Amino acid sequence: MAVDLNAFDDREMLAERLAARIAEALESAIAARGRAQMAVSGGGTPVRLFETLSRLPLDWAKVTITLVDERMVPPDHARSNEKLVVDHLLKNEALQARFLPLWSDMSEKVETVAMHASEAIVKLPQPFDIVILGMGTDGHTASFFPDGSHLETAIDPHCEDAVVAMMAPGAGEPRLTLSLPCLVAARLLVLHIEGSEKRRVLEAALSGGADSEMPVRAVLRNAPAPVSVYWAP
Ligand SMILES: O=C1O[C@H](COP(=O)(O)O)[C@@H](O)[C@H](O)[C@H]1O
Repeated sequence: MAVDLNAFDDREMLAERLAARIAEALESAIAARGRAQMAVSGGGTPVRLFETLSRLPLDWAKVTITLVDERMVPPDHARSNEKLVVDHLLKNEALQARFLPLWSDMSEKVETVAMHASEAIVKLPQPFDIVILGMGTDGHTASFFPDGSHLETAIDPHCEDAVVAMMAPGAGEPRLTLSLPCLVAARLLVLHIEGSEKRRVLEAALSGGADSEMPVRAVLRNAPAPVSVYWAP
């Protein structure tokens, strides 16, 4: 397990540099294939990055954005990752981007919603041009949670479903998560983390151990190239 560590003095600088790298990757994808696909994380960390990225001039109408994971809550709920993207990324220059949600109100059963989301995700050109992951202090990434109900399936490198349902003690609501093969196939795979505690968690993950204990290891182990880590204190 190796990573390509990009460390910054502060979070503002990180947001500027990572947004510029993402913009460059989106532009290359559009130039090469006419469009670009990006999957982003939720939680609190991406807010500054999204705000910065939303102001960059790009051909956003050719960009499709989806989520690496979602909580089973409607899009107006404070914990919705979709709401985070709508409030902080799909505005300014990026207003024209297309957004593909994972959550839908077609069922209250998370497994049924996951199956529906999977069908939509596989219709996108694969692999994703860009995947931006976050990480929790329990070593989860996307919604690969320790003790997750379908963790083994979601982190199986041969998982055939693009989206998997997940319930876990530390997750709050039931979750929807992109599966490992979808994430690690990305042309640009970034792990965006902030703060000294998350840096220690990353070091612990890199020092070896079971994927089930710190599921971020499944990504670090199975990515075909060292994952680009963006970190600031
Ligand atoms: O629940 C989640 O947590 C992780 C980390 O979130 P943060 O608030 O510590 O930045 C996030 O990457 C994931 O997308 C989200 O659903």
